[in-house]
Amino acid sequence: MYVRKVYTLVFLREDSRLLLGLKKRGFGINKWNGFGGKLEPEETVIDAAARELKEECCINAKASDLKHIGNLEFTFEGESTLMDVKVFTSKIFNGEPQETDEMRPRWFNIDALPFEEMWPDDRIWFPYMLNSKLFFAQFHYKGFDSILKYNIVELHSVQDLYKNH
Ligand SMILES: Nc1[nH]c(=O)nc2c1ncn2[C@H]1C[C@H](O)[C@@H](COP(=O)(O)OP(=O)(O)OP(=O)(O)O)O1
Repeated sequence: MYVRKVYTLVFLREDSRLLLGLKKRGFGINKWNGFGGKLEPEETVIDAAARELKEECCINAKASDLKHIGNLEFTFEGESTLMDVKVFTSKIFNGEPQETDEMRPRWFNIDALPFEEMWPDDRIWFPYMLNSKLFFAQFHYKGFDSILKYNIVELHSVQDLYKNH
């Protein structure tokens, strides 16, 4: 049995650009990723997503403007934790991204994303996100660099995002 821990992950889109942040500390340090983290006690997933976005790059987005587009599950060989990552996107937000203690934000053209400096799984599930497909994916890692096995499926309705477990 795994111990499930929920995380949020938010990507902002503006025309053909995607906002990523270079993680400056903690889990995934030195990788480009969306903005997110753990839930606070009593917090809903969507409120946590909006809060983490604000904390990590100073952008305000209404929780209701964040679209839940996918679920990612990560397990690690020899470990009992399952990271349950809820992925959101939004085209509606306020403010200019600012660097914080945790993240250095930068806009990337979606044709020139820095996959070499991202989580290896991102190459697999980003095409779903970039093509506006809902998805569920599971990745089993050895360490943090090597994917031993994975599974990804397209979902056909938002309700399916809540049926996986
Ligand atoms: N394999 C992976 N691929 C990916 O694209 N995003 C991942 C990932 N594994 C984790 N993430 C995301 C989920 C979440 O947004 C973030 C990790 O959360 P946190 O920043 O909260 O972690 P930390 O341990 O640094 O937390 P704090 O110590 O509370 O700052 O990385």
